[in-house]
Amino acid sequence: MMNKSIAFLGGGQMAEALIGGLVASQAAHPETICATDPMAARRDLLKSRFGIRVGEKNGTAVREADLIVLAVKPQAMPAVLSDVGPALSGKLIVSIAAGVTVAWIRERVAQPRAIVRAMPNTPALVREGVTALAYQPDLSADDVRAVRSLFEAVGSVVAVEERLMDAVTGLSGSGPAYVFVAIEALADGGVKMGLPRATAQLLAAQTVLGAARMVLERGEHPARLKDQVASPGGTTIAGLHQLEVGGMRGCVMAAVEAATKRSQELGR
Ligand SMILES: NC(=O)C1=CN([C@@H]2O[C@H](COP(=O)(O)OP(=O)(O)OC[C@H]3O[C@@H](n4cnc5c(N)ncnc54)[C@H](OP(=O)(O)O)[C@@H]3O)[C@@H](O)[C@H]2O)C=CC1
Ligand SMILES: O=C(O)[C@@H]1CCC=N1
Repeated sequence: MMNKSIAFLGGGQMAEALIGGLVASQAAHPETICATDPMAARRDLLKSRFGIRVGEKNGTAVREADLIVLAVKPQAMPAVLSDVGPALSGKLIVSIAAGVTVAWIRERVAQPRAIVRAMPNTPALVREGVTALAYQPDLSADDVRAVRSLFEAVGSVVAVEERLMDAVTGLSGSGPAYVFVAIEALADGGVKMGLPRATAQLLAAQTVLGAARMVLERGEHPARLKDQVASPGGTTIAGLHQLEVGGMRGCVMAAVEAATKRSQELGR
């Protein structure tokens, strides 16, 4: 159980995924979590779904919490920090905003205890997220523990240098959306070939989940696992040929590159 109270400034999609995963994991008691949002509908949803405390005023939420998660869009960060910058003095700050650097935040906050940049992803909601953390070497052991336990409660955690955070954003931050498109496309293919939609969607999603678990649990190169599926002269190699004709690998690599560049732009 986490021993810090947490305030999420911004109660949108990513805050909801993190809060949902945290509450489901029982790593934090709902009463130790607070979220702010300008929209009453968002506040009501978060309160009724997860039993957390909600509010409209960032300043009040910051004063009552030890660990502050900046979970607004990058474009809203200047307004939020000019509002609560002084109140953040002495607090442990975690920013999940794409592109926004620690140096940029530090310029706008009076004497924070520490600023950690994090890039989680929405599968945190089902505790299958992955979060990259960039923190300074002088972060205290207690604060490292607090930040890691927040994100470990909702999935895996990797530490990276801050200069790599935009690439992380382009891959795993945005990545669930690419995979959702892939699942939808697999299901569409099944429907085109006559499968009922629900059956096609189950087959598609479980296939992605199973393949991902094989990569993670067996630690084998994906190319080797792919070769094991493709029988000589069989069905799979016929399908793989079509993916190569369509430029799937180049397309996926270009998606990660485009999203990384967009993250870099958001930080300027
Ligand atoms: N979605 C994702 O998969 C991921 C998102 N992120 C990052 O998380 C952050 C939030 O993204 P996401 O959840 O998708 O965005 P959302 O727009 O869903 O959530 C942001 C929320 O913050 C609210 N908000 C705006 N201004 C303020 C304010 N001054 N004080 C408090 N709340 C405010 C918004 O309200 P309103 O809409 O009324 O303006 C909105 O509900 C971004 O910085 C993004 O880069 C990181 C990893 C993954
Ligand atoms: O699309 C975005 O900008 C955010 C950051 C990573 C995922 N969603």
